[in-house]
Amino acid sequence: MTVNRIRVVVLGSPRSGKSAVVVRYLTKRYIGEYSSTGDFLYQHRVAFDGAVSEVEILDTSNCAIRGCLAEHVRWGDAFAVVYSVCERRSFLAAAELLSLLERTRLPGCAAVTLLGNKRDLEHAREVHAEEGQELSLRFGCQFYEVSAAESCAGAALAFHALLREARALALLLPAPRRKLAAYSVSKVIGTIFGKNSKSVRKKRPSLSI
Ligand SMILES: Nc1nc2c(ncn2[C@@H]2O[C@H](COP(=O)(O)OP(=O)(O)OP(=O)(O)O)[C@@H](O)[C@H]2O)c(=O)[nH]1
Repeated sequence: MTVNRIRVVVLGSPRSGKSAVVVRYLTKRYIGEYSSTGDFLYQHRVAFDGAVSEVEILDTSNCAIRGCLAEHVRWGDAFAVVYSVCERRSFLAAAELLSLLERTRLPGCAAVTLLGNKRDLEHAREVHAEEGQELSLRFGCQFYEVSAAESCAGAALAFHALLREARALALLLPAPRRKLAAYSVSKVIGTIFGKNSKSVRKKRPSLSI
C-alpha cells in the first residue's frame, strides 16, 4: 500500500480556535483551553481511498508576530486558515493570509481550506456564512463553517476534504518539495493534555476515512 506524507499548516488569528479545531479532529475531544506558547506539531496516520498518508499538522501560534509565516508557508502542502465567525478582525486576517498564500505559492499547487470556527456562538456572530463562501470563491479554496466546541463532525469533514485534495495534488504535481534548512518545531502534544495523557502522546492517532 502506498504511503505518502502530507504537511498541513493551520493558520489564523490568535484565539480563533486553531488548536481547538485541530484537537477536535485528532482526538474528537474539546477541552476548552489550549496552550498558546508556541507551535505544535502533530503526527498521525490516515487511511483513505486505498492508501495511507502520514499526516503532519502544524498548529501555529502568533507566527505573524514571530516572523515565521514565510517558513510555514514553504513547509506546508496544505493549509487550513481559521477565523472566528464572532470576530470580523479575524476574518480580515484570514483574507490576508489567503492572499499571502496565493502570492507565495503557485496557484493550484497547494490545498487550502477556509474554516469559520465558533458557529455555535450565533448570538455573537459578526461574519455571515455567505461572506466566508464569497471569500473562498475569490481564492478558489474550500470553505466550511465549524464549531470545535459543539461537535467533531465539521472539523473531521473539513480535514478529510483538505487531505483528499492535498493527496490528489501530490499525485498530479510530484514537484520536489522545498525543504527548510533549519526548521524546528516542538512535538509537545502531551502538554496540551497534561502529564497523564500518555495515550495521546505515545500512540499516534490513526483513522480511516
Ligand atoms: N464557543 C466556542 N469557543 C471556542 C471554539 N473553538 C475554540 N473556542 C475557544 O476559543 C478560545 C481560543 O481557542 P484556541 O483553540 O486556543 O485558539 P487558537 O487560535 O489556537 O489561539 P492561539 O494559540 O492563541 O493562536 C478558547 O477559549 C476556546 O475554548 C468554538 O468552536 N466555540
